[in-house]
Amino acid sequence: MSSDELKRRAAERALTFVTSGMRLGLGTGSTAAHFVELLGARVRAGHLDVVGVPTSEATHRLAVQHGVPLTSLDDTPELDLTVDGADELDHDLRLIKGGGGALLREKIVAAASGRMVVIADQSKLVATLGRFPLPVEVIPFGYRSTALAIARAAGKLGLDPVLHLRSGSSGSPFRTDSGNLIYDCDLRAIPDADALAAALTAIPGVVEHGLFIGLCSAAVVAGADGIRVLD
Ligand SMILES: O=C(CO)[C@H](O)[C@H](O)COP(=O)(O)O
Repeated sequence: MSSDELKRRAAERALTFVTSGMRLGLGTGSTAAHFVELLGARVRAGHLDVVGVPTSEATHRLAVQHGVPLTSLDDTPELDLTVDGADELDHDLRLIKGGGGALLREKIVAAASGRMVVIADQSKLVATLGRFPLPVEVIPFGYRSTALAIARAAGKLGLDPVLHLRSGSSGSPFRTDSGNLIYDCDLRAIPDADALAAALTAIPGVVEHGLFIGLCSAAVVAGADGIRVLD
């Protein structure tokens, strides 16, 4: 079974967490896109009555396309449930997110939600976070100084945070929905995610990092042998 098929199965299962009347955070990425599409089908069929807050402009467009009613955190500052993908998750439900460049809004929306459920295919579940390069969002002012501070915080000699580039472009830097830059930090393994998260948060030019700790309450992980719910 393809990884995309597994993502869709996880998204389908996550619909069982949704009930009418819920205020939902809508994640970003290919797995979350399956969820938005399936959610839209339920809404259009009259089976669910929900409102959603998208975590990116891309998800906003997708939700409109699939008929999911939308609100904003300004109008609806507290949400019941966020369903989002992840680049990696460990067995303590700590995550690396932001591969799609939406980590800032994703974290704000997750933090405003009573629950966050992550949907993923089995390949995302790891013993130790860090195989996926950690995205760190920085403001453009002084970004090269901020990169040096990130390398120091990561405590790895020779770590070279790499500026995330726009896909398919001629090397121009990727800009987030908030106009910031992203550094990808290839750490191979993050033995102490809490310490790294605290060190990154303390750097003035860092807006947010892709370590999501203490935010995810359950994960739906789809593998070839079935679906596991971790919580
Ligand atoms: O954090 C994210 C976007 O910022 C995504 O959830 C993450 O990159 C997973 O993406 P996909 O579902 O396409 O594998």
